[in-house]
Amino acid sequence: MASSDGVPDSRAIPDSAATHEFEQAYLDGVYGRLDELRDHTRDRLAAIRRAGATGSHQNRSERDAFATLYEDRLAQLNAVEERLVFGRLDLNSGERRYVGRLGLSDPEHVPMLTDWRAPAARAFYQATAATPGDVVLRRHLQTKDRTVVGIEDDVLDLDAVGDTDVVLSGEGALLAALNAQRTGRMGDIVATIQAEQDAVIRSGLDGVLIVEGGPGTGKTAVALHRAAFLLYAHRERIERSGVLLVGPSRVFLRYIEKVLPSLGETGVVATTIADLIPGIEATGTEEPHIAELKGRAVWSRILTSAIKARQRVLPEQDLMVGSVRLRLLPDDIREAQERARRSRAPHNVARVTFVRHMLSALVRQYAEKVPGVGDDDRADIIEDLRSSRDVRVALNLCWMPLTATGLLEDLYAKPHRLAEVAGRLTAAERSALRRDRGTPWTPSDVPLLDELADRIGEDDEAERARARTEASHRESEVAYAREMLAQSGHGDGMVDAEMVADRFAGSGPRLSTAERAMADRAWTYGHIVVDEAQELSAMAWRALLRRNPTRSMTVVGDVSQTSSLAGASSWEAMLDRPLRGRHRTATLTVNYRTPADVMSTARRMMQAVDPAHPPTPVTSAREVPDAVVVTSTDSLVEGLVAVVRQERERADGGRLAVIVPTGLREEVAQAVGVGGAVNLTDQVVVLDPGASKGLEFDVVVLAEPSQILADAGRPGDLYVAMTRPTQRLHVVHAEPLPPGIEASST
Ligand SMILES: Nc1ncnc2c1ncn2[C@@H]1O[C@H](COP(=O)(O)OP(=O)(O)OP(=O)(O)O)[C@@H](O)[C@H]1O
Repeated sequence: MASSDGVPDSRAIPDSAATHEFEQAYLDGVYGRLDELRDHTRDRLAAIRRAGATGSHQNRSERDAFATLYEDRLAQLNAVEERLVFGRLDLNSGERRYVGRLGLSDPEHVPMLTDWRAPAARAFYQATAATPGDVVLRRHLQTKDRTVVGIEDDVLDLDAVGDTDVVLSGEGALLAALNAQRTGRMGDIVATIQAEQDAVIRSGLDGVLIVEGGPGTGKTAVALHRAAFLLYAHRERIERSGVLLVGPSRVFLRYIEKVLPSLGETGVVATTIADLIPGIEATGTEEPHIAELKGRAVWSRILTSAIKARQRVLPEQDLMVGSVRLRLLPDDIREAQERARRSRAPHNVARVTFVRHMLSALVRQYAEKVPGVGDDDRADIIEDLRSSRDVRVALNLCWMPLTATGLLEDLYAKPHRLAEVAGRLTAAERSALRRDRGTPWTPSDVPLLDELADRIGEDDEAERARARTEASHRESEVAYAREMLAQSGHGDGMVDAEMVADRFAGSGPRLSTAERAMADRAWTYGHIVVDEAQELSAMAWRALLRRNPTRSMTVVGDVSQTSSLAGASSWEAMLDRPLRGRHRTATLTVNYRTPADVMSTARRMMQAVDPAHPPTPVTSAREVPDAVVVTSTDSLVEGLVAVVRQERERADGGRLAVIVPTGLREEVAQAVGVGGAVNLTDQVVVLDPGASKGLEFDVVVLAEPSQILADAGRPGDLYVAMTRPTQRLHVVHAEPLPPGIEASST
């Protein structure tokens, strides 16, 4: 029978020395094989390096290609050192399968270890006592530095297990992982993925999958493992286009940066919305209500109108071309604009069509006016037209060449320009947007700039021609690489022709897919993973959807945690329109992070503050005694300093976050003696609520919750801050507490 949280019931039997010995011997064998493969890879690398920079250019680039590949392979083999093997499955058929961080076979190709992502490993995560499939025993192996330190079994079919020296226990590996002290860096969960999480991780590549779940239900962990799984299971489909991971802040991206490499994947591009456009630094800040304003979907129309406003029909007028007087005719302009628009190309690209048609019309006039001009003179006349100042000015005024940054700066700086195109905003809203040219961009400007860049486009004919040549060149490189792999015996599955071709270079090392994608604003990805997706504005969604025409996305979040005013209050409201209802939803229900008392206090607060929007339901996996402490103080900062000192001692090296109302961050950081920059591996960090999103700590000291509530337009910030600890939440307050928190005071 499965328990309510989906963890299968199991029966512990005493550990035995023989079992340990057996598993240790197996582990030694697998590590032995890992060492062999590393040696083998190192030898090949050394041989290539010994060959040095001699030989033809082609020989050298081949060697470079292989050297990089062996370096990558070595890095991958080194990354799996810790907890290489973590599971074993015994099947009805008598087959025994070990599950680990990568697949390994012995020199005779007999499988030794099954990659956790392979279909054959699925039962390790999915089998339950109620639906065991053909599994009779699932064994969790806990290891440290190549030594077995714990064994626990889930016996899924008690009748089928003989009277052996099996060690049985319950959720030990999971609880050990959850109770362990935090390090300031997220770790992988391959060894203890739970069934409902596994179903999400292995869900198909196509379509948009929304994964919702309350705090600590493993949404981030699942999203990252899913990225690794998809790259493994659909490598041929998504490797060339890459995977984009979008997170809420740079601090958060640093918090999770080790997870994918530890799963053997280094090619995922991670970014925030603010960093989406290469070359744009969105360092500015602004009031939340202005960010909300800029996030509205209506900007799509406003920006279209702003571009269209730069496509004008001038009144009839004279144009001097040398000594020849021509007439600029509104009908000609209208027709040329019509043709340019019909091309459906972005503004700057369509401008080429507009100019061509205008020049043709002017050439016709010229020929009519100047006797004796024939077809042969056309090129010369065009040259004259192009060098006429009158013509240049008129054509620019009719179809202005634009840049995204120039146009948006102009809209913000010139109220009449904005008023012309943004009738959908009120006068008060428009004046709130007013700011001078040269003011730093803010994160909410980035989706607007992106939309503009997309609609304005570049006159990139030359660039596209270059790309076409490169693509055909690359095809021949791939074909050559394939042949070379076949002949050299390097085709052992570690590398493929595309990878080798990536490393071939006419000049210097080629960029990886991730590097190329990162540098290219218009790159489209094979899959996009969005974490804390509830924070994204309608305009930010548009920027992401443009990058993913195939609509293959994993969207994880919790609408109860929304803090941005531009974010989602429901997935339907946010995504039904852009996705036209085409998405599927999965729900995670167990909170692995937050102790039960902390979770219920946070939920009470949410229910009391915003009864109309009850928080997403969750069940906590753990009870921790004295998990909520409330300290009242007369002086907030002094009170905080004393509590931090006390909690620091108690935490015994664990990680502690002091989460404070935004306006107090600097003062508190100084008072508790931590620096300005946030370094998550420090024992103590001071954060504002927004920055704590997605993170977790052993202990959270939460300052003045009523202020946090008052600062934000939504209770999501306070809810997020309260649900960050794995061990204890210590609330310190001078003002009255928000409803729901008081009740839990000790
Ligand atoms: N199956 C699991 N095994 C071990 N640890 C797990 C498992 N699932 C989740 N965790 C741990 O629980 C914690 C919370 O996970 P995670 O941060 O992914 O949750 P979340 O749903 O994204 O949280 P939030 O929405 O509150 O930011 C992490 O430390 C994660 O490693």
